[in-house]
Amino acid sequence: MTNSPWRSDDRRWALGVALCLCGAGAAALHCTRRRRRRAGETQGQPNGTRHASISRRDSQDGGRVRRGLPPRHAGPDSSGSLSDTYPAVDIGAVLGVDIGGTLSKLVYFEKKAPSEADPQCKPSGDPMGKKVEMKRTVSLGNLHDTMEQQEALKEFYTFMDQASRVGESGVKDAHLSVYSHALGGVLHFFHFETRFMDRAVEAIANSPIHRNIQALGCTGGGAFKFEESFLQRLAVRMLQMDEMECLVRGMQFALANIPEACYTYRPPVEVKKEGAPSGGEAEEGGGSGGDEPGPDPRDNLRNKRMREMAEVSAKREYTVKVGRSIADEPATTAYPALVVSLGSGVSIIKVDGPAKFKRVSGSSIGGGTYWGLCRLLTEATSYDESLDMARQGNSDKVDMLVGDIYGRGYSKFQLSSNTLASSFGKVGGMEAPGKPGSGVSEEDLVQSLLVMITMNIGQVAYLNAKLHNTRRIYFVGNFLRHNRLSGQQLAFAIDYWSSGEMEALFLEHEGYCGALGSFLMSGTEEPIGGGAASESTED
Ligand SMILES: Nc1ncnc2c1ncn2[C@@H]1O[C@H](COP(=O)(O)OP(=O)(O)O)[C@@H](O)[C@H]1O
Ligand SMILES: CC(C)(COP(=O)(O)O)[C@@H](O)C(=O)NCCC(=O)O
Repeated sequence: MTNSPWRSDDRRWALGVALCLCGAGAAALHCTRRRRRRAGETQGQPNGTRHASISRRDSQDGGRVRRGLPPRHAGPDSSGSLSDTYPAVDIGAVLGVDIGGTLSKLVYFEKKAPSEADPQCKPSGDPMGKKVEMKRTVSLGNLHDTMEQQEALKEFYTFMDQASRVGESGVKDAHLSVYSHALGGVLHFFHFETRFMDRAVEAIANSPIHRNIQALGCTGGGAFKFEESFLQRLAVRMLQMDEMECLVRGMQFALANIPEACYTYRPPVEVKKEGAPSGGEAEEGGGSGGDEPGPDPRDNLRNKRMREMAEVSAKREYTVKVGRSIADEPATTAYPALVVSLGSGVSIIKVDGPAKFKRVSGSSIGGGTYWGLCRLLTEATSYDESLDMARQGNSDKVDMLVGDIYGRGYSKFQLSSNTLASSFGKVGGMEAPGKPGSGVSEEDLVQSLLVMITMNIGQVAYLNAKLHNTRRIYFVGNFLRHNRLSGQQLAFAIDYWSSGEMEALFLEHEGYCGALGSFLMSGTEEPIGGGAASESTED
C-alpha cells in the first residue's frame, strides 16, 4: 500500500496540537533532544544496566514484585544542570498498550465524576470477573496532585481528542468509551495498524505528548520488538507484561465492571420460544430444506434439541444478538472457561478462576490468515471493506456442499444437503477460475474464506473445550471487529457440535482486553512466582 496514514497526518497532528497548545510542540522538540541524550546515557551506564532492566518482573521488593510504574526520577540529569531538569511529571499511568502482530491497541483513562460522563458503566457482578479487583486507583490517585500533572493530562486528552481518526489506520473507537465506577473515570479505546508503528513513533516524537510520559504498561509482542525504538526515540520505557495474563485480566475486568459487555447469537426460532428481545428478528424456523430425504427411523438424532438445531443449521441462522448477563449465576458455573483469542494467530487459554489461567493451545490459522489471503484474492483495501464484501457474497458458488457430492443430504450422519463439505471445493473443477466469466465474484471468494477460517477456529476451540471440560467459550480479538458473520457462525457451530452443552460468548470490547489488562496491571502490586496468574505455560 502506498498510502501512509501516519505520514499523511503527521503534519496535521503536530500542527493542530501545536496550535492548540500554544507552542507546546516546540518545547516538545527541545525536550525530545534532551530525552534522546538522556536515553543514550542510560544505555551507556558503566554497570551495563540496560533500560530493559526496568521490566516489571525484574524489580524485586521484599519477595514481591512491584508491578506499579517505577518511581519518577525528577531532578538534575547526569550533567548536573538544573535547567535541564526533567519535568516532574509522568502520566504514563493512564495508559495501557497492546502491540500485536497486526494491530496496536491503546486504552487510556480519564478521571471524571460520574456526572461529567455518560453514565454508561455501572459495576456488575459477573462471576467470571469476581475478585479481580485491580488496585489501580492507588497509582491513579496521585495523578492530579500537581498543576503540572493536571496540565500534562489536559494536553494528552486534547491530543487524543484530535487524533480521533488518523489517516486510514488510526481509529478512536468512541462507541466503546465507557464509564467505570470502579476506577472513577472513563476508559477510552484507540487502535492503529502495527505496520505503521515507526511512523507513529515519529509522529509522537514530533508532538508534545511523549514528554510527560516516562513509562507505560505495554503488552503483546510489540512490547519487546519496539522497546528499543520507544526508548531511543521517545525516551519512554515500556513496562512489559505477559499478553495472556493481560488478556485474561482485562477480560475479567470488563465482564465484572462493564454492563452488557457480553453477548451471544441465537437462532430466531429459539429466541422466539424463550421470548424474543424487542427488535429481535424472530421468525419461524424453516424445515430442513425441500430437497432433504424424509426422516430416517434409523438415524441417530439424539434428542429433540439436536433435531431442532439440525433444522436451524440448514439455514445457518444464529442471527439474533442476545445480551448475556451471567451475573446472577453462581460462580461455580463460571469456571473453568475457555478464552480463544482471535488475533493475527489464535491462542487458547483455559481459565480456572480469577487470575488463574493456562495457555493450552493455539493455531496459526487466525485473523492474519484471513486478512492476508483476502488481500491476495480480492482488491479489498481495508479489513472493514472485506467484511462488507463478505456479507454480500454467496460462498456456495465456490464451496462444495454435501448436496453437490450426494445430490441430496447424507441423512445417516445428519449432514443436510447444504452442509459445507469442502471450502473452495468447486474451484478445482472450474474451467477458468478467477477469469472473467467464471461467475465467481470477489464477494463470493471472501465469504468462503471467512467461513473457512471461522469454522476452523471454531473446531479447534470446540475440541479444546471438550478436552478441558469447559462449557463456556469466550471468543475475543479483533478478528471479530466489524464481523457479525464470524460471531454468528461460531455461536451456531459451538451450539451444534456440542448439542447445546457449550456456549460461545463474545465481548463488546473484544479487541481491547489485552490493552485494558496492561493498563490495569501496570498499577498493581501482587505476588508472583507460584501464583496462579503466572501459570501461563503450554501443556
Ligand atoms: N483495521 C484492521 N486492519 C487489519 N486487520 C484487522 C483490522 N481490524 C480487524 N482486523 C483483524 O484483526 C486481526 C488482529 O487482531 P488483534 O486481536 O488485534 O491481533 P494482534 O494482537 O495479533 O494484532 C487481524 O489479523 C484481522 O483479522
Ligand atoms: C504468537 C501469538 C501468541 C501472538 O499473539 P497475536 O499477536 O497473534 O494476538 C499468537 O499469534 C499465537 O498464539 N499463534 C499461534 C501459535 C501456535 O501455533 O500455538
